[in-house]
Amino acid sequence: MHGGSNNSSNNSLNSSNNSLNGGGGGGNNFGTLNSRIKKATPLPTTIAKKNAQPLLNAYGIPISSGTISRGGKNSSFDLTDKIRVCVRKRPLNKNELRRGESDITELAGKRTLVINEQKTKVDLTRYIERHAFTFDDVFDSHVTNEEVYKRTAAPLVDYIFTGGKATCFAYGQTGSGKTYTMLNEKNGLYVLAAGDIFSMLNHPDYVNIIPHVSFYEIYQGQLYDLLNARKKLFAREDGKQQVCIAGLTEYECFSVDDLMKIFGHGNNVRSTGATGANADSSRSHAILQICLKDKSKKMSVFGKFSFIDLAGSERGADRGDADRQTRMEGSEINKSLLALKECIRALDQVSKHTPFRQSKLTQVLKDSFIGNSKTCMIATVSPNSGSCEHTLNTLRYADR
Ligand SMILES: Nc1ncnc2c1ncn2[C@@H]1O[C@H](COP(=O)(O)OP(=O)(O)OP(=O)(O)O)[C@@H](O)[C@H]1O
Repeated sequence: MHGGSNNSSNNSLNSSNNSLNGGGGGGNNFGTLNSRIKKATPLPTTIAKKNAQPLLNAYGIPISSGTISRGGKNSSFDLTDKIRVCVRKRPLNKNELRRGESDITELAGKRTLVINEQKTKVDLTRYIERHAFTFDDVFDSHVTNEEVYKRTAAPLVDYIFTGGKATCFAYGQTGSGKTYTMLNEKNGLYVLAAGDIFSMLNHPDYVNIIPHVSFYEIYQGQLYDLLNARKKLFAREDGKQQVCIAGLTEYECFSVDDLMKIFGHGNNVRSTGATGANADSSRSHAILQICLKDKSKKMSVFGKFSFIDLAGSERGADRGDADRQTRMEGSEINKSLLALKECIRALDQVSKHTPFRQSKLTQVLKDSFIGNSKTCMIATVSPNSGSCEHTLNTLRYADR
């Protein structure tokens, strides 16, 4: 599909300087990419706002303001909501089981998660303090990524085909399942969403829509291009207050396979930490974006989906005894997660002022918080007793 668009002057992945298969540019080796995948001309990344279209799904069918179809009968994403906050608990892992740790998390109904905190009185008698949190949805440890997708990101795929900006965040403690949920190469939300996006693009109405993929990370308030050897990037606001990331690499992408190859490359760059900085990916925020551009309108942005695997939330508390580098990382993570919470609160309260300038993370995601945007936050928690404090912090953060 969209094969006709491939003969433009963009830089092919398989040729010349900007080839990902060798040479300059990214200078990377990640196997032979499909020759159709092309590096798009670096953009001034203007964010189009020609999206005041009626809420129709990919097939021109109006999307009702109530529960919508794509998620099937289990979907409860109401597209009149700007934001949806869900919680997912992972199963106890082998180490936790070996240590004899118990599962202190308990689902109470469909939307409430209870934490049974083990406490000891001054007279050494033990007791359980129960903390209940209610969210838009709660996913138990046996729930699959496919089910999580149906109840979180799937309705947002419809939304980006109406010209909207959709964002899914995974927030939580290191090891709680953020990457497993969002950026898992087998069935992370981005793979499942891509499946739906590419099948919607088969419809003749979307013959002019070309998906462009970018993948970058934010580490210590600095942007790094994961599709171009972690080149430093700079975000700027243009005269129309639209935030552009100058020189961000984007690839045109025509199938889920294409997307997975591009992602696999970026993920490899991320985990190997080409510059030596940030050896630990849990200390950076990773942002994968699928941007639908309309070639009949000078490649203006039609819709956009951002998948964000946030840095481990407990990293924001790295202080005290930690070395200087770790403390600086901690304070930057803390700043960005607090700014994110403020922006989400503003979105939730339909506030006129969104404090997106408070951190690099919220600055580059400005269009996720204003205008025609919908956001889904998935807070991931570890169920073991040893993670109780972090789990409570995660749930308090996500609690609205
Ligand atoms: N829902 C789940 N079901 C089964 N296994 C899971 C689930 N969630 C996470 N895991 C497993 O738990 C481990 C940690 O998960 P993951 O790497 O996604 O954590 P994370 O929150 O992204 O951590 P980090 O911040 O270090 O990147 C992985 O081995 C993953 O496969």
